[in-house]
Amino acid sequence: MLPEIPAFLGNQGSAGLTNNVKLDDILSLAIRIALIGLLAAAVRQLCTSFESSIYDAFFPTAHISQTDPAFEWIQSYLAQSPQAQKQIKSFRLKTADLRQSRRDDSNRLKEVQNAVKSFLRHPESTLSLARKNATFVDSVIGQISPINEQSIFLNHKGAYLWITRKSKCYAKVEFLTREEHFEICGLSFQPKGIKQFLIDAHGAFFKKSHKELLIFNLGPQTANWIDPIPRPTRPWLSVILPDEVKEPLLQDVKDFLSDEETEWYCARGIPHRRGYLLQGKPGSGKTSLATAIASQLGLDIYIVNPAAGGMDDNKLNKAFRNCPPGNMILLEDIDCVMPPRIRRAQSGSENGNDGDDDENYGDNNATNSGGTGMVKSTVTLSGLLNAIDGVSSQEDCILFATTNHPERLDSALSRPGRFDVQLSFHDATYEQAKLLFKHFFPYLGNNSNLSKDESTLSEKKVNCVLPGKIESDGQLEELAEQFAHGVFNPNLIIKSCDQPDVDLEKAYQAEEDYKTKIEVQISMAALQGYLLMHKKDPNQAAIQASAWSDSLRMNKQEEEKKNRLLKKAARERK
Ligand SMILES: Nc1ncnc2c1ncn2[C@@H]1O[C@H](COP(=O)(O)OP(=O)(O)OP(=O)(O)O)[C@@H](O)[C@H]1O
Repeated sequence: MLPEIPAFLGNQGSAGLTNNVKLDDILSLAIRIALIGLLAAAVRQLCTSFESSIYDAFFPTAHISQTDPAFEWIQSYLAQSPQAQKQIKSFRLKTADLRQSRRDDSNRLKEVQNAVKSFLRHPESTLSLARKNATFVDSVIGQISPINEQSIFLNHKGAYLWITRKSKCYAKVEFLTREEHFEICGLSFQPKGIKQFLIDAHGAFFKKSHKELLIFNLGPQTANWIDPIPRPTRPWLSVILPDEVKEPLLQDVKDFLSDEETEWYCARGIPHRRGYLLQGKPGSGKTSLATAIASQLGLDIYIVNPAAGGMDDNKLNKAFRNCPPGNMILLEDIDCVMPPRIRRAQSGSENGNDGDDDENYGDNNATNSGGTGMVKSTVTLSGLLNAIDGVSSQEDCILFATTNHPERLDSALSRPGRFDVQLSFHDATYEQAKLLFKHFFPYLGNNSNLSKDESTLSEKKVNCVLPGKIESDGQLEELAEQFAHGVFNPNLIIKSCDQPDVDLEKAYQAEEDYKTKIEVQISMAALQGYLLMHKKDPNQAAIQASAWSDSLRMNKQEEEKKNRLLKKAARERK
């Protein structure tokens, strides 16, 4: 016998059945809808990928992000390309070289204007100095590049390319970021044309004549190497230092960068790095020597300023890592990265707090962020050491660092493998003063010491400022002696064309004394400044040297006296 259906179910039995039927219908309908949806999505996906593979097959495309160095090459290529410039109606202007655009030297501007015009007409020719990446807009010098979403059509060596600058927004942590990129689309089955375009854009960006030196700086946000600034090379002979300092240094750099040396390091598994530390008085030629070495060996200079606003350990590391091999990294004023504890201890500060955390001194330290709205540098000593010789840091580059305060440097920097070569620079010597004078006023009858380029340069210089003033080697020697004596011994007057005879015996004795014991401290930069004031008149430069040196000495004495009084007053107040 079947059990009885409970009463409370009895009435609902048929209704429950109907509900179940309805539920089944709904379920099957939902499944069918879902299946149709999936099918539609799959078909759509198939169509999209079919479309994109057809598109890719006929129009290969490259995307170059703003954060990649290639973005700069393309921008600069478009600024130089007459084809592109014709198509750009609305544009972005980047005045890359404001220094030039502020010049109100109309002749020079005309020269630049003609050079750019002729370059646009004959792109195969090299552009004159410093205008390589520029487009000329009347008296403003800068780069003209397309705005967003504008397509530029180029026929590059037979390949048809569309280059479009685009931008997209995306969320990054708590704020929205806009990132730009170039889209380069070609009309062909292979991306060969696009690759060739990129190779040529790269070549044009780094192209320089043998008289140019390219100086790269870091982009503040991305820490990419941007905006190479072409500068005239620094002639080797224009840096006046003892030959026993200059020549071995040049040879050392040359040897280090040679293929044999690179292979030697590689074969032994030793990182191929070499650091040079140039230390000493301001204006003594540290930067000039580094520039002259780069000029002599055709290296580009990559300038790193660890104290710049926005700089941190990661960016510093990236900058070092991304420096192309075979070039020079120049770290100016390396002492500003030293922790405050060391700096205070070295400068004898009485309030030094030895409890400072050396790793977190960036906030107290960085100086260059004012006004830029960027956060201060947070580069630490360990970050710097890591960038110099960490596992991932650069190889095959030479590192030059300069400092006016070697005493502030941490001893970790002198560890072998970091700065293997250290050179000290001093104030000008008697011999250097003479040589600088001769460099300023060369006697052109005998320029056997000058290389061809340098002699042409000196010839031009002299012809425009000094027509026929120096008449013989003897006269030059005499004036140079008089100048050096004037600088280092204002009371001694030797025989010169404009001076009456003096007691020569006394003069020669004093000369010997002064060659060995020079008390005046004058930098080469100061001597250069003085000679520039008399660049048209070597006689006056020689004659007035002693008065000038005297006034320098008196000013210095005054200053020292003032400082002593101030210190005394401060002590008395305490
Ligand atoms: N030994 C030198 N020979 C020729 N010129 C020099 C020499 N030293 C300095 N000068 C001139 O003085 C100026 C400053 O030189 P430079 O910048 O090389 O000095 P520095 O030692 O790097 O100074 P700082 O430490 O202040 O950066 C330059 O214009 C340079 O031409």
